[in-house]
Amino acid sequence: MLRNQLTASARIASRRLYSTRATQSLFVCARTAVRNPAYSTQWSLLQKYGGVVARRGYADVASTKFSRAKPHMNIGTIGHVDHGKTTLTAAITKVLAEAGGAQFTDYGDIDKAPEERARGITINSAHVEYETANRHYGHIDCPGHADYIKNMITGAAQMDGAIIVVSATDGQMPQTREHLLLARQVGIKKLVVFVNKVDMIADPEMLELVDMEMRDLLSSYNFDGENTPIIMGSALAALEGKTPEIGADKIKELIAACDSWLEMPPRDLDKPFLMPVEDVFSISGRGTVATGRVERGVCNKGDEVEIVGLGSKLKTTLTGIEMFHKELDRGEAGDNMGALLRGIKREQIRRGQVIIAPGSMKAVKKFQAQVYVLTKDEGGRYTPFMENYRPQLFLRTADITVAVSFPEGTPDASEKMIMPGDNVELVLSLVHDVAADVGTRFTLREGGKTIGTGIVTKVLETV
Ligand SMILES: Nc1nc2c(ncn2[C@@H]2O[C@H](COP(=O)(O)OP(=O)(O)OP(=O)(O)O)[C@@H](O)[C@H]2O)c(=O)[nH]1
Ligand SMILES: [Mg+2]
Repeated sequence: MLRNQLTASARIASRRLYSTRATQSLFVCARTAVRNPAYSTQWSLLQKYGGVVARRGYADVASTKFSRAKPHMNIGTIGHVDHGKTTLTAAITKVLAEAGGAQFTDYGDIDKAPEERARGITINSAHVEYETANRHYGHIDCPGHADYIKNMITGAAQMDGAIIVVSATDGQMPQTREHLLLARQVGIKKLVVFVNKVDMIADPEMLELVDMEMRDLLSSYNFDGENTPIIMGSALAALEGKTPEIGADKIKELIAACDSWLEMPPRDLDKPFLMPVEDVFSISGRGTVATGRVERGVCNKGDEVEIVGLGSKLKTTLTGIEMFHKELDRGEAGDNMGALLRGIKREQIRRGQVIIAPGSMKAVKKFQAQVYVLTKDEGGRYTPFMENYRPQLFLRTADITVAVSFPEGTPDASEKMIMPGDNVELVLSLVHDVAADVGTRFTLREGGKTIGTGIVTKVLETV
């Protein structure tokens, strides 16, 4: 029982750390919590269960109350180093604070955000929150390029949409492109562009050029380059309260563009039902019960469901739903429930499989993924690895041996080395199949330590 509870809390923490409304109120006060270690708790269990290795639990010491009245969305600033992401973040809070929708967070407070180092991936990013007329936003700004890479792949910076900041003085730069690619890989569908530092540009043609270049670039990464809003202004002017026509006014335009262009993701409850199987029991006189935490969707007593993964694909009926020893008619995302399954024998179902709405997900044997390889300081490997390296894949409750290779067409694949700290695209071939889809996150482990974390970008082989 205790183990079950621990598993449950670890999983809740790993999957929902930043993504649910319940935890929003917690992360708002990240900075306060981190500065005062008494408020910090270790999520060491996460490591054990192969979730994202996030390290901070934020006690509820928020000064601003999280409001549930408006739909919540997670966004963030991305873009090349020094293009003004942090200045823009501060400017947004300043302009919205004047409208009563935020607490002004100064540049220094954002940039000095959480910096702790220990085992596991350090989630080094600042979270601020603000409200517009229609929405409540959680906003993530990372202090450096490496932090964006890690946080986007691990899901610590889970963004539903993003503001890509590009300096008018430089135009697009390597990290502009890298962040765009990554945004695409982690499933961000829409972006808003902020062309910053226009106070330094005298020639309007220069701005036109940046506009054209950004639209092309967006299209080349499969975003809607033609219709994406591009706002040109100066974050610094807005922050310093100067020249409103390129400062505060442009920030208001940017916020309005976020409100109208970025789309709310479907709520977990609206997605097809999925419950990873954590444990299985046989209850005499009743049948087989699988327990787990519902990841998404809703199930009702009497629903048809499918058990998928580890060589099985079984159809059955949910004849009972139980929570805390009470019978229920309905289970939903976030619930820790037991599912009573008609005609399923104890040995037909096991940990690592999922119970899903029929046909909503396939079992895969091979997929392509974006992987961040942990450095030794983050608890990862000390040495590089090559093709055919065989770590354990932890995906939801499944634990499967995989073989690593490079995507087809990679030059000199057999000699290529992957160093700790690298962000790479890999092909993973699984010994057993597992239910997964584009966007599913996982970790790679070896001998009890997490060596990498990733996200599925392309399914290559299903069963
Ligand atoms: N002239 C001018 N300078 C700006 C503007 N916005 C930001 N800056 C300056 O550009 C520099 C970099 O700004 P940051 O906001 O730290 O950039 P960043 O993208 O967060 O940088 P990293 O986090 O290091 O990647 C700072 O010196 C800012 O003052 C602007 O609109 N105009
Ligand atoms: Mg910054």
